[in-house]
Amino acid sequence: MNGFTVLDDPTGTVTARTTNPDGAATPRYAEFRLASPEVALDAHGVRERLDVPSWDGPTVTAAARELLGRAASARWAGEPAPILVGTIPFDPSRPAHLVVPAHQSWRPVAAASRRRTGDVAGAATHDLPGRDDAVFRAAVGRAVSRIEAGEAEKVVLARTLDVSAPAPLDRAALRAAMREANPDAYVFDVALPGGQGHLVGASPELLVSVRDGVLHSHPLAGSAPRSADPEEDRATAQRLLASEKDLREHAFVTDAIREVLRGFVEHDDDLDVPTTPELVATSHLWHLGTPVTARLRPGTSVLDVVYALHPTPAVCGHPQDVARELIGSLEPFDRGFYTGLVGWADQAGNGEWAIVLRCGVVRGADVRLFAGAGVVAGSTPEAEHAETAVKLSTLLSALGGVA
Ligand SMILES: C=C(O[C@@H]1C=C(C(=O)O)C=C[C@H]1O)C(=O)O
Repeated sequence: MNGFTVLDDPTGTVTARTTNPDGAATPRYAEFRLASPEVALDAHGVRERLDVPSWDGPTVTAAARELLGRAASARWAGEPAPILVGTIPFDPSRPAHLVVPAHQSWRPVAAASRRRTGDVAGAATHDLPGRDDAVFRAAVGRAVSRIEAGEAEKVVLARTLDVSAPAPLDRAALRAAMREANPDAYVFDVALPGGQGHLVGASPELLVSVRDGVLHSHPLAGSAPRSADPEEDRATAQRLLASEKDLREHAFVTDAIREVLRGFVEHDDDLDVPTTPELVATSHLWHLGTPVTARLRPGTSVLDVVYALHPTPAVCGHPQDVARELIGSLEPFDRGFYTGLVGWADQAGNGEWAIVLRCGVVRGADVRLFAGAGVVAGSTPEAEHAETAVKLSTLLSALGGVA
């Protein structure tokens, strides 16, 4: 972290710089970049904006279909089929920021950067970031008590870190640094409505992609820090794969996804949710991940599935209503778009939506970073604090390279 200042105790007093309840009604421009491991989408300008009286799945999906249909019939010969791009907040009942952009372009992600994630960037980061977050530790402690009292089984709690660079950040360099460290990530850089800055990050988690009726999802839950020592790194990974606590934490997510997706397939064998997770590596962490596939019932759009699944227990908890209430009362900030979604959808029902993780909101030289961790019976404030520190390091390392 060359020259970065960690700003003092941002908890408690600072709220929601990432969400402006009426901001979504007035975007004057759009700037949207999302690069999956294979393809990069750049979009800008606003041709149409999605606005609905109520942000529920059926209303949003119907409005999107109508909007894309209108945009498609108004397009000039030779123009690409219109798409909808944007971000959906953690709380899906709040306004999403979804537009049909004036311009869009796709390009393949360079093969050179398509190597699999292998490099470990986590080694030097275990003592980072500097700030000890006592509010977060206390929140984890309270969540564990509520779980032990039988009120909930899992709740994902998050914290923020505010840092300031000596000069405004070069976001193009930041995107390149994030891509370099995490070739398997969904790298995003999206202008937020109301001039609230840019949501920037490198997410390892695919909520859902749909192509020609075939759905993929890659939920992650259960984490351990990587190590620069290859032997220790492998041992950590094997411990994670055998950890009863992490497997339990993971199963809440796959159970919820299986339950929701059952409603979108014709036959049970159109849905495949493996019963044991695999190891997934990022630059800084090992995760437990499950590759889910489904053949959707004809006529299902990616947005139907997005609004039915989100937020999964990977970022919220179980049961969902109790977890949401606990998050609301224990987190001293507004998540806004963090743990929300970033993605695109087209008229044919295709699209791809990643979960907004390992990210921050950049405003000039200032960045508010976010990271969270799943709390279940057996969690400790110390371990969850350490896990969120490593998660924060994903973006901090990239920032350190460009500031
Ligand atoms: C909440 C975050 O990550 C989520 C929580 C995880 C966990 O608790 O093990 C793992 C991956 C993500 O689903 C985050 O990165 O901020």
